[in-house]
Amino acid sequence: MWLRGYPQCRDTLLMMALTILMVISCTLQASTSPQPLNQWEYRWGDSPPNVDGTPAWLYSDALEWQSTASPSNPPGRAGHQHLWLRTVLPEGNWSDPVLYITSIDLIGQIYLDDELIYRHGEFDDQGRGNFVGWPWHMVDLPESFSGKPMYLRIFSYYTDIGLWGEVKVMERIDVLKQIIRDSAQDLAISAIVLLLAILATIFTLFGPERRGFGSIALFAYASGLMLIAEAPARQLIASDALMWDTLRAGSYYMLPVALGLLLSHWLEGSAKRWLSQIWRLHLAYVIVAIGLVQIGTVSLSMTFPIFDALLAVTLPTMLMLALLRFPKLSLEQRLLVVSFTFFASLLMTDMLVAHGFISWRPIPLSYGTLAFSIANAAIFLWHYRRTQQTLAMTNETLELQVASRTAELDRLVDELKGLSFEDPLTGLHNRRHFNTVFDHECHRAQQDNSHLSLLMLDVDHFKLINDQFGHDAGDSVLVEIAARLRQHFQGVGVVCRFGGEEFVALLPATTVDQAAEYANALLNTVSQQPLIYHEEPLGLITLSCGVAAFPSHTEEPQKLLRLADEALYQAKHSGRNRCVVWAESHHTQQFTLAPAGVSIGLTTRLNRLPGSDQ
Ligand SMILES: Nc1nc2c(ncn2[C@@H]2O[C@H](COP(=O)(O)OP(=O)(O)OP(=O)(O)O)[C@@H](O)[C@H]2O)c(=O)[nH]1
Repeated sequence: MWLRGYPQCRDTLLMMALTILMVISCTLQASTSPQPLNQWEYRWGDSPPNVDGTPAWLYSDALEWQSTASPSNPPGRAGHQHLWLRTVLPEGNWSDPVLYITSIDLIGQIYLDDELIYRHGEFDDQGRGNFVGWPWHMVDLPESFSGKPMYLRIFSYYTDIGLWGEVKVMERIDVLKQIIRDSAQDLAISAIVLLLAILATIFTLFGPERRGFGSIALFAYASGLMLIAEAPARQLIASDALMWDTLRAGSYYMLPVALGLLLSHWLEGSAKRWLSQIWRLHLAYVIVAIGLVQIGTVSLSMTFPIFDALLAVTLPTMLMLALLRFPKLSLEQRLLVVSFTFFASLLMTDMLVAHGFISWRPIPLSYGTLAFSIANAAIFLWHYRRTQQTLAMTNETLELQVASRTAELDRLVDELKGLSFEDPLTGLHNRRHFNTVFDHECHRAQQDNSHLSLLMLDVDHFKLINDQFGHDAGDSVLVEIAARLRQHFQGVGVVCRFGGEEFVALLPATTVDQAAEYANALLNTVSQQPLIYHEEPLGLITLSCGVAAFPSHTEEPQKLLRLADEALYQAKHSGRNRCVVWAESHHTQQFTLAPAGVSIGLTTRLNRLPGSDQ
């Protein structure tokens, strides 16, 4: 039951976390108690100048002045780009009083009595001027300002006109404190977010999930720079408000690009396609808007309402696309959507405040960017860790597979090696192996000056066995003879099948007499044990053997093969079934006694033998 309810429980927890985040951020952002100027009169249009150049409306008690509680966007604008505001400054015991204004839309002049005490932007002869940014304002107030009327002349082609945010008389030191307090949070958060951006950049450059980390980096850079560019303390760093607002616009406009990229990375199907279109649209807007501002075609201020109108459509669309897929998402994707919902709702509220749909209040956008950046970084690190673990496991499996394949290959190589040195019929070593061993033993005998004997054995009249009993019977004889040879010379020397019905036995540390003894014993055994093939006796099988030894017969052990062969020839020639030890006389006899064909055949065979000097 508990498990069945688990997904709902998880969703509830996520929603609770979202709510707590919002409550905490709103509490932390609570503004200081203001001393606002909230009794205003306004009048649309611009004042004509007096003869002395001062605006005529400074002294006007005309009925056109109407009351309002807020100096922002008074009713009845009807296309007006000029507005006059007036109020009476409050009484109080001030030590260093200033007038603090959050923002002026767009340019303005402030008069106290008939004296111009502050200007923001430049008015031309028609009372118009260019946008110069949205800084906060701290207007020095002269002594004995209390109770005096204050006038504001405003020009704005922007959607808003008048004073925006807070307008209050306060001590200069309190303004500075408020600036620092309001900025500290944004600057601290932007520092964290920019740090995340740097980390995400490193992952983008060097790790997998490049696109995901790249999108986080983009979002974090954009939101971090935006927070710095809109922190009130920016004016303490550099006074060029227009420069700050350009940076703010650029980074603000990049937010939906990064958001779209991030969400499209996680979401699938049509949602992904829509999100891709949205971020591309916003990217195009950033390029066009900032480009036109830079070449002076468009006022930066006018790019904000167009962007906000666009965002008012795309942001809820993105939110809707993400929320519609919510039930199908994995836990990490849900976390992303929840943090996005939190951030998007703050962003939308901020837009509503900026355009006067909701009365002015500070919106903790920085907490939204922080929550979203951290959630994303956590998700990607989590994902990254899992990918690394999977990779490590895959590597381990691959390594195991490679090791097992290598072992298998080694085994096959050994098998092949064995096969290439082994005679498949008898299982004895073959001639290739004999050549190696023979070279080695010759070298050793010469070096140690030790004995080395070579026996060359041949089955007598083997052709007859083949002819009489068949090839298979002949094979079985070879197998049987090989077994007896192996057994007979076990521990004494190496036995190899030299070819056909011929065998060799190489006996290290064996004198010629010992070798002859071994040979005779073998020949006796073989000749006394008749062989049977498929219960049929094969008759008497005998061997002939030639023996040669180092150093008894030659000082060059490599010649042993030739000498043993000559002795074997003698054994065959003198009646077979015997062992002949080489003697000098055999060499001459061989060529005297042998018929030409045999001699030529022997010579031809010996040409292939190691140690042959022919
Ligand atoms: N069954 C069988 N026969 C083989 C094999 N290798 C060689 N032979 C036969 O061995 C016979 C050798 O014949 P020869 O060289 O005339 O020698 P031989 O009949 O033993 O006569 P001598 O050596 O003079 O006693 C040939 O008929 C070959 O075909 C083998 O692996 N199996």
